Amino acid sequence: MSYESPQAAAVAWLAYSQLASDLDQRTLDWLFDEGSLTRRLTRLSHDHFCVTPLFEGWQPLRDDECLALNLAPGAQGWVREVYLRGHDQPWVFARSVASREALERGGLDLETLGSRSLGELLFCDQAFIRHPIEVCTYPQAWMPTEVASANLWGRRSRFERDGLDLLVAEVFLPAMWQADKEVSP
Ligand SMILES: C=C(O[C@@H]1C=C(C(=O)O)C=C[C@H]1O)C(=O)O
Repeated sequence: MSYESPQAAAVAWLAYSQLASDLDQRTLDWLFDEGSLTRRLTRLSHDHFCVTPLFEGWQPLRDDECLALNLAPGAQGWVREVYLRGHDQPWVFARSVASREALERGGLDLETLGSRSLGELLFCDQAFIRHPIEVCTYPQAWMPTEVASANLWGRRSRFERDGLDLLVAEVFLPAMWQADKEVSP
């Protein structure tokens, strides 16, 4: 993947209560839906859904991620970036991260997940608690070049199980909005 320096962008993650109210209902509905995005996209695509990994590996996490996970700046973590695809088109770019220490302590093996959905794992395990969703217009510099575009809405939230924290961010791509409009104009 070619990106600009990952720290080069600044981002303001906003809770629902901090959001200016001019967002349309469709956007709000997707951004703040606390159910499984994997399942919602599977329905929207009539089962033509898949997860394709773009990058998986250990990396220093971004500053906004370290802040959200309460880690020292520059802490190492597992980074998983995927496309969630409907009808083979990238519908969502997702980036999930967790610190090395948390993964080792929490006994979660993300390295072998591959094209299985992390969402299924998180939503099948009742012990995971989802923390409140925050949203932003996701910095273009943090996206894969082929889908990078200004003003795309993204969201993130923390999933927690016995002190194991995973931060999942999802950016909704134009093809997803298009597909949703076709189903409910
Ligand atoms: C959190 C979920 O999991 C989804 C699946 C992901 C993956 O497999 O890497 C990443 C982010 C999510 O969009 C979900 O389905 O809601």
